[in-house]
Amino acid sequence: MKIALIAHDKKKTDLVQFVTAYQPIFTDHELFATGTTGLRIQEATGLSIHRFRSGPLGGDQEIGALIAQNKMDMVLFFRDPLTAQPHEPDITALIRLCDVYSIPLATNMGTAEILVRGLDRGDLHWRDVVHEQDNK
Ligand SMILES: O=C(CO)COP(=O)(O)O
Repeated sequence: MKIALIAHDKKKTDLVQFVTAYQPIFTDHELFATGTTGLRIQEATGLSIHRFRSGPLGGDQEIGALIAQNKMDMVLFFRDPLTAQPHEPDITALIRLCDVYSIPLATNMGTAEILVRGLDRGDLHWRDVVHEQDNK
């Protein structure tokens, strides 16, 4: 599965710890991230991650574009709800596209935990079906 990892600055350490804790699961998947988040995770885990631009410079929109092309299967976005972001419209757009395309989205660690455990036990196999239909 293709998984996008994104965290606002005050949540980056949380996401790094989360990915570290679930590294055996993440290793089996294709990882994408916004610029700074991806760098932090790469440095901490050594995982291979395709990094886009930093969020405020368009990274959220790049990930949104993949969602619109049905090329992203899950988004883990550790948002900071207590800090104003200069690119708030991009964030809203990304979340909206997850809803448009029914892409599983976690905006906090509690939900992310459930999604990643579900991923591990095969709850996302329906995404393979979607991809198969896409290829017809
Ligand atoms: O701002 C972000 C998401 O909206 C994250 O971007 P960075 O990973 O580059 O900090």
